[in-house]
Amino acid sequence: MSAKYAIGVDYGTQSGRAVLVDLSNGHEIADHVTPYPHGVIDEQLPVSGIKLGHDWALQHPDDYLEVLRRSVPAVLAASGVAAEDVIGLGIDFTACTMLLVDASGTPLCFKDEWRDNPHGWVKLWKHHAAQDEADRLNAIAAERGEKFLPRYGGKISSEWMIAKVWQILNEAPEVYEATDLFTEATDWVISQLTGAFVRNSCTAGYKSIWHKQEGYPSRDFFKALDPRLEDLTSTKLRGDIKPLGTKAGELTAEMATLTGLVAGTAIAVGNVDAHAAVPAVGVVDEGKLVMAMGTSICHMLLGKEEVEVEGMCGVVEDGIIEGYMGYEAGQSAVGDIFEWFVEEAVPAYVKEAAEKEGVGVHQWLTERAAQYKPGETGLVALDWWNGNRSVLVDTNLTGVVVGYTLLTKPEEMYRTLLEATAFGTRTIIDAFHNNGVPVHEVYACGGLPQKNALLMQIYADVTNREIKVADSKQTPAVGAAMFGAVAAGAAKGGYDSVVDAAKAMARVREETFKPIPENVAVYERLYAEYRTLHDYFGRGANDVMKRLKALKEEASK
Ligand SMILES: Nc1ncnc2c1ncn2[C@@H]1O[C@H](COP(=O)(O)OP(=O)(O)O)[C@@H](O)[C@H]1O
Ligand SMILES: O=C(CO)[C@H](O)[C@H](O)COP(=O)(O)O
Repeated sequence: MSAKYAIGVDYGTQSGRAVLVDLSNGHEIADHVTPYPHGVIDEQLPVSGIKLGHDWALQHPDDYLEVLRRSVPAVLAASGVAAEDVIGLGIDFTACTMLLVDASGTPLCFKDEWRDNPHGWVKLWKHHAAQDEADRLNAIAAERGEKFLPRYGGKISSEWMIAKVWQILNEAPEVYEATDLFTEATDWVISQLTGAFVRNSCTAGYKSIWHKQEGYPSRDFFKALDPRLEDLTSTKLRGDIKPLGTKAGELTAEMATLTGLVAGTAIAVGNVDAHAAVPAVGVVDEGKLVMAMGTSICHMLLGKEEVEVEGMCGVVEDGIIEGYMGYEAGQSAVGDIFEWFVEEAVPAYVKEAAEKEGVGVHQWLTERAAQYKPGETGLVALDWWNGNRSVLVDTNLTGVVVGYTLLTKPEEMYRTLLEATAFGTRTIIDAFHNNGVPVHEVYACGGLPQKNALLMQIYADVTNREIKVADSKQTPAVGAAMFGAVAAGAAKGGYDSVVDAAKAMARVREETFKPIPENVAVYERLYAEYRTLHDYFGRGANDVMKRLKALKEEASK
């Protein structure tokens, strides 16, 4: 049999990337990035210019097809691999990134009738405007003693499907009515590739409160939320739910023409970005925490038992790897905070100096921030620029920096933000480790470990743990390709399970980031300060962040 390949497509927050992978060893033969033409839509709708409210974040479904149109042919061409030898394709996506379709599978925002209604568009994972609905959902679920709540760390997030659906029903009942299916974007893209709609068990489990044995919450629960939602799961959330590692279908002739692949190529069921990354770093058993580090961080961990951990995003049976409980927690902004700083808060002299030196602003700041010792900035920050996903699960929390003086430099502020995100990760690792889901090893993948070595050293020092880094430019995409290979199966040159695929294809770098004892000691003290601020602002002692947010909303009416 000639060498066989698979393609993985990773749909991130700002761009989609395809990678063509050799199935014998996991080598990335070619990769290509397509920035989303419409990016993240968080201020106004395209064309009409209709203004969006606070905490809105939308996307354009055609951007996802653009990734297939551009990046898939590009990796085929760059690799020189024959389309016949690409035996499978898998995708991974941000989630819950929610798309509404009519009975023909057409996104509502593609239609003239709904184009000017913000609720007709894709709600990106970081759309946080359904917080009122999430709060009500959590209160009702707690009151009714719903069994599912502890599986989601005690709170369902406003980032997820049910809160987003309910927001649409409340604010645009006509859009709710016109929707035939609420889908995860990952499932919609798969339906475009195969011509048939199936849901995947991963997003259903983590983002739509679906359980392998129990299914969705009861009709009574949905009725208690809102009588109009009573039938939601059998109507607008209907659809077969297939486990990760199964085949969704085969590439249609039309999509074969568009992508350059062969009609009939095996297509895996959709997956989530962070979840796909886990086997791609070779993690297929317990005790190994994987951080998918980019715009946000997702922390992924496998366990044998179902344990309750405060503020985790969820525990789902087979949610990452078959046979294990998959645990997820996360930070809603990490790279996004650094980007905010670079875009919105850096003085002109820094931008000019970076340009003069021919380096990016991130690099300029990092080189200077690296010259400081832990503690030397005199600053500490809370990493809540986009709310707190774990362990507080509160999107209404905001950022804090303590310790500014007239002498504070931009690179000190940048370093403080890097450290703040490391403290957020430490809080999550400790929550798992101290509550029955032990963490023995830490792995990192995603864009950030490749972009910023100082950041990785700070994470090793703050967590006092050695960090292994994926030897891959596009780890989630490699994971998606593994699932594509499993969809094709061993008989066609792929694999029969993702564990087999990981054994042959996963790679981590030899060099690791090791904690430096003197840094660890200082960070222990700084982390204590972080925890004091964390609990003071985050656990109700002082709700100033929420009062400010309410004032801001009032003032901008
Ligand atoms: N040198 C750098 N140091 C730290 N963060 C960086 C650097 N360069 C870019 N970033 C951040 O990386 C993030 C993008 O991460 P990436 O993993 O590529 O994308 P995604 O989250 O879409 O998968 C952006 O938020 C950006 O601010
Ligand atoms: O919640 C998620 C996964 O469960 C999102 O997909 C994630 O936080 C966004 O990912 P990225 O930072 O890679 O764009």
